[in-house]
Amino acid sequence: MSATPAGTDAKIPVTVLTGYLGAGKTTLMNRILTENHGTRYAVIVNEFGEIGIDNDLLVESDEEIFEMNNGCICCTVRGDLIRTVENLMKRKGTFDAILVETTGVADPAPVAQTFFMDEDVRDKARLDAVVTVVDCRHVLKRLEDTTEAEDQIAFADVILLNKTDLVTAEELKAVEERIHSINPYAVLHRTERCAIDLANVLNRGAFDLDRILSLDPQFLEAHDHDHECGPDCDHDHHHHHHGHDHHDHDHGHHHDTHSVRSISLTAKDLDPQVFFRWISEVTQIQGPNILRLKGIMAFKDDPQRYVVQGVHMIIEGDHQRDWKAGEERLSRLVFIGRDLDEAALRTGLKACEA
Ligand SMILES: Nc1nc2c(ncn2[C@@H]2O[C@H](COP(=O)(O)OP(=O)(O)OP(=O)(O)O)[C@@H](O)[C@H]2O)c(=O)[nH]1
Repeated sequence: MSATPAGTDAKIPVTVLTGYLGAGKTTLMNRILTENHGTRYAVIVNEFGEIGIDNDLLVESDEEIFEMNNGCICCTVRGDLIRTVENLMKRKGTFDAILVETTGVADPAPVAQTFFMDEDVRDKARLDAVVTVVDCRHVLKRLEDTTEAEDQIAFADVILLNKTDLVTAEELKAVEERIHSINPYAVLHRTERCAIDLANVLNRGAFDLDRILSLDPQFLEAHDHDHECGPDCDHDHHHHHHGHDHHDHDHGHHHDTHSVRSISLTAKDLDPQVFFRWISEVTQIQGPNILRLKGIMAFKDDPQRYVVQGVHMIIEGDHQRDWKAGEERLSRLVFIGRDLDEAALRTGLKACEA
């Protein structure tokens, strides 16, 4: 992790578009390529299989489309993607942002990781957001029979609940609750044919936790939405105002093999050295289970907020901006993953306090 000055906005924003097979990724992509939003996109499409079809389904546009057909993005792309992005960068100035469409069955982690891992790429590009398109009609079934669908939701910063025309209001509500239980941090939008104001999707600065928190200020206080209740639990399951109802709560009760949960932690000013040592240890040991990690840290005697984000074992951080006058200096850290030891994480972060 390196501390560079705040304001790294010269970096090209990268939007990673995921979603299960047929969810509506190409539909969204076409909107992005045709609507008049003033941003020039370079598009990277990856497709599973030999012949690129998606490319043909995309409307004609001035954007450049790079297709990678050498296999599934989750196995091979890191090298490919790095090379593709590096080639693109040689033509910096001809586009303002990059859009990466992943295949329907891909685990988005390696794609996201590419933007943290490779130093050259990291210097020039920053992951803006992972956008996941969900097929409301089929998603609950896919969540039962695959882990990819769940990973894609867990990773998302923005989720389009697409194909709302194909479900009833009750079905839609059930989908929203399920998704919220997997990833309470993503911003959800209901769409039909991915019709949405693209400002909600592009250039989000997804790691601005503030934005998420501002939607729900009590969010981080609601720790108990993913805790384990004892058999004699008489907990008021309805006291949270934002959907921590039975469905969410149930999440902590059963241990199905692919259940993702989130843990949010807060702390006072931290000792940066102790924190960095701890967080790299945590990511080394629990990395495989950590799908996503994001945080805004307050370091002792540091006038600036320090933002960390990670995917599995890869983590990076940067100063973001000054703490504002009157703004509470609070360190906030969110983990999304499987089999995470909440008590240990909580104690661990606490021990980093200065
Ligand atoms: N009824 C309905 N159909 C939709 C909606 N959005 C997309 N579709 C249709 O769903 C099908 C799949 O959409 P795509 O945009 O190709 O989905 P994709 O995620 O790119 O699919 P893959 O590339 O196969 O993973 C197409 O026939 C779309 O026209 C929607 O909101 N409602």
